[in-house]
Amino acid sequence: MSAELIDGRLIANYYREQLQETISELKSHDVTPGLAVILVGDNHASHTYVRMKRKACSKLGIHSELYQFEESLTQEELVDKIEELNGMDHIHGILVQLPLPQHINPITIIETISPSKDVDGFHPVSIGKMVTNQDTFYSCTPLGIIKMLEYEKIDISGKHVVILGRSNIVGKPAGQLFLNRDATVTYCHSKTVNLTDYTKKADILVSAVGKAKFIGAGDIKKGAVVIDVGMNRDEEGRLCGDVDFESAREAAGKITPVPGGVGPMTITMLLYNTVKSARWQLEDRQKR
Ligand SMILES: Nc1nc2c(c(=O)[nH]1)N[C@@H](CN(C=O)c1ccc(C(=O)N[C@@H](CCC(=O)O)C(=O)O)cc1)CN2
Ligand SMILES: [Mg+2]
Repeated sequence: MSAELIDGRLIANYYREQLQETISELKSHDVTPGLAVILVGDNHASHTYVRMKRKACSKLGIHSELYQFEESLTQEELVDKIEELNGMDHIHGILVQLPLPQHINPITIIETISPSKDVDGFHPVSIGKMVTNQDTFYSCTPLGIIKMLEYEKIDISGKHVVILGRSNIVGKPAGQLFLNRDATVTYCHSKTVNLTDYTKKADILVSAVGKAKFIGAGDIKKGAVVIDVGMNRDEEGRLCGDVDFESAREAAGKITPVPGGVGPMTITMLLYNTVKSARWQLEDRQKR
């Protein structure tokens, strides 16, 4: 058996084309969705991701502004900048690229962003709304995974979803979005004993542990859907996921590759949230 590929680039393009229509509609009301991107320090990968995000914005006609700072930026200076952006009507989304330098507390920074501009879906208000199943901004990677499965017409209700990893930006919100869609969710992490006992019971396995080629055919139930969120480097320095693709595809029914799987969906959902924010702002104005 060889798993069917879930092509993240193709699916991302499908959703980007849909967004194009909403953007045109917004522009007919003189609203151009606007995203402020904040980048602190010189993390090489962060620079790459920010470049990718801004390029994707520009292709769809979303306005983006880059605020780039030296590593030495103080937390107070960053808070001041975010407060200024909170007050700008043409900015619908504020994104602070993570990770931040050690001397800046990411929780303080995230809590400074207005919940109405929290297009990363990291603010406690957004998280609280997600947990209570209200419409809000959902974190981009988890939402991207759900949208991928919807595109592939993979049922979630009643399925056993096993999440590997409990980060605030991927593992925890991903489990919650699956639970909101009536999945039975198991979280596994670095302290889980007998991990394979759990992974082998997954109908849908989501790996976000950050360990190159950690999951192989022996960890996967025959025919399972395998979603690889990992962004790692192998021995030769090549980009690879948490899943040993060549091995896993012998057991899985459907599988996402790295690169070209979840990554492009993450960026698309950032665009989606920015457009959603602009639409909400317009609807608010029309109500007044
Ligand atoms: N503020 C945020 N910070 C971070 C987030 C986030 O969602 N918001 N997620 C990650 C990084 N990330 C986006 O920021 C991200 C990582 C990777 C990709 C991607 O498309 N990867 C490509 C391969 C890219 C390459 O060649 O290097 C792929 O998978 O095909 C998109 C977004 C941490 N920080
Ligand atoms: Mg820090």
